[in-house]
Amino acid sequence: MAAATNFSHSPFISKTLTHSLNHNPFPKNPTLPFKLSKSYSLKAAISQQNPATATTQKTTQFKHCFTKSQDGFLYCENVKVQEIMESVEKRPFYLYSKPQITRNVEAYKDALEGLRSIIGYAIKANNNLKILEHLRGLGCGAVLVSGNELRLALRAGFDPTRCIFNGNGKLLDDLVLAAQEGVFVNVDSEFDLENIVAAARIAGKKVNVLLRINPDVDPQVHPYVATGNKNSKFGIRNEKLQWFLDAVKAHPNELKLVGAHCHLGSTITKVDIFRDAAALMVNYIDEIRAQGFEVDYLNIGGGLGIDYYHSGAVLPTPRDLIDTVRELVLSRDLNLIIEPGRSLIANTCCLVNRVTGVKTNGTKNFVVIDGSMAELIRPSLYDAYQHIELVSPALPSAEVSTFDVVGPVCESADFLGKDRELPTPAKGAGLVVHDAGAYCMSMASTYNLKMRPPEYWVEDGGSVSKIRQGETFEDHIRFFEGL
Ligand SMILES: Cc1ncc(COP(=O)(O)O)c(C=O)c1O
Ligand SMILES: N[C@@H](CCCC[NH3+])C(=O)O
Repeated sequence: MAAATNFSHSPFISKTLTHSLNHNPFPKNPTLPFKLSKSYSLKAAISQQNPATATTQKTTQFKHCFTKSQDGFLYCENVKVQEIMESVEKRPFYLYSKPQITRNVEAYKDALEGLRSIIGYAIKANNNLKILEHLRGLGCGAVLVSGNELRLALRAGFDPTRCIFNGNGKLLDDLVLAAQEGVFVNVDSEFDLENIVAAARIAGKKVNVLLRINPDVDPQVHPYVATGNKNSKFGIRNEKLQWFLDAVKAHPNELKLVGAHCHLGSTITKVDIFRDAAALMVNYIDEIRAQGFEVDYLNIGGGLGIDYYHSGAVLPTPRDLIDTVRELVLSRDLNLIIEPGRSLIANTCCLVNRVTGVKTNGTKNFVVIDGSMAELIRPSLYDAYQHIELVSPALPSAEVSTFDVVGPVCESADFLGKDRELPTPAKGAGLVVHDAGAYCMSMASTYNLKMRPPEYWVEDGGSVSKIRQGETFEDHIRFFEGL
């Protein structure tokens, strides 16, 4: 149940916020080159697509659910953010739009019509339990990278047979849980395969596995969020594929090979990149099938970018992405698994902050806010841009200047935005960092003992509920009790 918070003075807000193998049973020579029996060309594979059936729509994707009224107030759906600020604890908080989460999922579901598919929501993007329950209710599966993400997915009610366990360092105990629950497991390396076999034996269950093949496709994104190029720590090189196929064949009681997986990277803004990868992957699937494996799943991971700049840029939509791979998937009668995180959740949320004060050092102006790199690290970590604006109109006398928007954390990397043109805000003014739904709260820390913030969402109909308690100083002290 959502915690009850009194928003009685707001006309918009309702009162109810509402296990090791001693011998090595695996085939030797893991670097044996994998040879494709058919001559293979990427161009030819791509041309199997029928451009006439690809209904690519170039539309501005993922509309913003935070809008400014003509009189300069920021709204989340139909609720004034200023009013929410006045009604909740005085600290930074995350504010989500539940209807926008629904709209984002529906966009993927519409795009996937006519295909057998699983939308595997990447829990690492945002692990709020209420949000997970909502995504599960909308029909999503889940993509997991740790045992705790798996436990949380189970707690949120996700069907384990629609969950996929990824990762280059999966632990044996977590793999045992995955095997017990019937979760798909992506094989990332020789040692990972050994562990999956061991887990299957402990659980007494055969594990459905996909091979995570590194397609060596450049996703044209920040190097820290590229996952499918040749220097990546993730996945297996195609030269080693035959070794993995032989290893699976050697373990018929433990492993069932059901598909192939690749993941290209995150913030991808060109769908051609997905088409190139899908073309490579269906050729691998052809070759795997030619060896007698009944593989049915193509898991093409790689996340769409969003309009972080709020520039109105035309970026690929879920439909653009799915249409790009549709014919390839249909031509092999495959189930398609996708693994979106950011594009499902990023644009549904703002980090709401208060201005502590404004200062200048003679060369730069600073707006100092109560939020920081502790709550939202993407600008510090990737030099990422996230749009910033005030929640209410500034005084008519407020001078417009260029500011760095910084937090109170004792690090020069503690900035939320650099060189932003803003009307000089008053002390206490509300200031939001947009598109904070993905990789913000889930990457938040308690550095400088800034405790992780509470989270709220605006529900369908406009009521506002707390969906996560903010951490407190007492929570920190509790770690030391009884020691
Ligand atoms: C294996 C895997 N799946 C899913 C995702 C989610 O990607 P995104 O948030 O870009 O949609 C990631 C993140 O890059 C990933 O590494
Ligand atoms: N944490 C990254 C995305 C990483 C995706 C995981 N492979 C971000 O904030 O954009």
